[in-house]
Amino acid sequence: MKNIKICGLSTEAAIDTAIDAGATHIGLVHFPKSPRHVSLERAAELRRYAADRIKTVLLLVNADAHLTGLAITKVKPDIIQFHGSETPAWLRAIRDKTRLGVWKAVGLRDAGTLERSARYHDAADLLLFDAPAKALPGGTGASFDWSLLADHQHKVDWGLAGGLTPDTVGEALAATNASLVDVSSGVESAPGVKDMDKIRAFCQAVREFDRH
Ligand SMILES: O=C(O)c1ccccc1NCC(=O)[C@H](O)[C@H](O)COP(=O)(O)O
Repeated sequence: MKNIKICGLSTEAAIDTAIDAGATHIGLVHFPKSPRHVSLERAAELRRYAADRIKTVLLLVNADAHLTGLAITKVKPDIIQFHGSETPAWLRAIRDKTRLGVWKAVGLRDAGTLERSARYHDAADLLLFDAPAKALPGGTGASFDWSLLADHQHKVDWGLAGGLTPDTVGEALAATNASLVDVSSGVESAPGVKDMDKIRAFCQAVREFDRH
């Protein structure tokens, strides 16, 4: 079964919907420039609310050591997703210190970017291939050329993000065979406002793919 991460949640209702629909991960974004930003206090509340019903992924972008430590201590996520230009050494240090799952987002521009992502192989538990950064590093609703991933020999777990919607996720899975799909703006009615019907439709489309 494919894993499904619904990212950028900010309400208890959206968490319940994601869980009921069969998502495996929720993402909480702590990045003030994002329309999906939640404070660390709110992220901690949401994480407690989700508890062990689903895996909670906390997203940070180029946070310094103080903020990263504070975020981990307050929110206590299952996984931390780095979505900026964090180095492999930084990821290794976090993993060694915290024993949390560590994910690294990689904006996939071309085959060269994919080759260079190999530097994270012994530093991240999962690479999340996303569209290249625009005004924001993630959550842009933009997709990229999935054929880049099609025949790649992956050496680490990986997931697919970037402009996925309930209508396109089946095609994306068929093209890439990703083991995890991640969505944010494709299940929203406006930036930062999750649409419960779209969350259900996205999860249903993935489960339909699983069945065939
Ligand atoms: O979602 C955001 O606003 C965001 C802001 C800054 C860094 C990362 C962010 N999101 C990361 C995610 O994992 C998104 O789900 C991923 O980029 C896909 O987004 P979308 O194309 O909107 O589905």
